[in-house]
Amino acid sequence: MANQELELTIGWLYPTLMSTYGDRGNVIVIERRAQWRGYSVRIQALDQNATAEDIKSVDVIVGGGAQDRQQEIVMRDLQGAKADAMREKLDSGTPGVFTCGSPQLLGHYYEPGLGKRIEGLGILDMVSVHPGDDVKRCIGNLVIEVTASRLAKELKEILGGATPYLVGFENHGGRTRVNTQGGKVEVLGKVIYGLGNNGEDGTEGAFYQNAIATYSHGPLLPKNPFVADWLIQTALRLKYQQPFALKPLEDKLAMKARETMFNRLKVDLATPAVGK
Ligand SMILES: NC(=O)CC[C@H](N)C(=O)O
Repeated sequence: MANQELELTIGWLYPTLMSTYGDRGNVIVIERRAQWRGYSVRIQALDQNATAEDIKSVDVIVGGGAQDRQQEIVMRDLQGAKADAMREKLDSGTPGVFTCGSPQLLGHYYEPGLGKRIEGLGILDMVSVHPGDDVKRCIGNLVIEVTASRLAKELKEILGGATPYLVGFENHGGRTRVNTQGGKVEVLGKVIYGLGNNGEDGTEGAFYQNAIATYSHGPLLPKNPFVADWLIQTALRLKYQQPFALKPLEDKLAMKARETMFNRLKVDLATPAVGK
């Protein structure tokens, strides 16, 4: 089959309510990097007007950050058949990238700084609590090493053997605790610079089936384009039931930007994939 006959549908969770922190860039990067390889791309908004069938129709899901108030509105909408469809998608391995406010909603619950606990979908075995406005928000650049085992291995392959470090920018009040003892979910990685899940245990994000949960805005994918390629490759493999090796793209500028950030933060990395 020619590439144009292969279509990738990106499901974008609540584009208007969950785009406070510029995570729309993740949607654009997946779209462009798939189109540059000749694949057709469709973007499906998964918002108040969407149905459970719309959720089931997507191949890769992007969820951005939001403020506490918006998260509450989203969770009032994401109930019943729509919640079941999300659960089914992530349980069965649909890849996705969920940033900050959206992973908080995929966990068991999120307790905002003010107001009542928001019950989450319980897909990720984790809980998030905002300790209140007297406690400092976690804001700043973030560098992590991906440690989630299968993801780390597959990203490393895409990077030609280099260690998968992710660069991003965090901005959250909520502190997340991931329960890795349950065996369902891994942390995404270990913090090299910044605060990550809670500023205490050195962990960042979560990884479940093919869902990446992270506190990294930036947005994440323009700063770490190889993760977009992993999402595209995984989505196509699942949809068409055959392996996909994506044509490499010229990423010099993006890799140079990473190098600049590593240098600026003075982080000492073993084998950073930079400048290629
Ligand atoms: N950046 C965000 O998505 C913020 C999420 C959440 N409202 C928090 O402060 O923890």
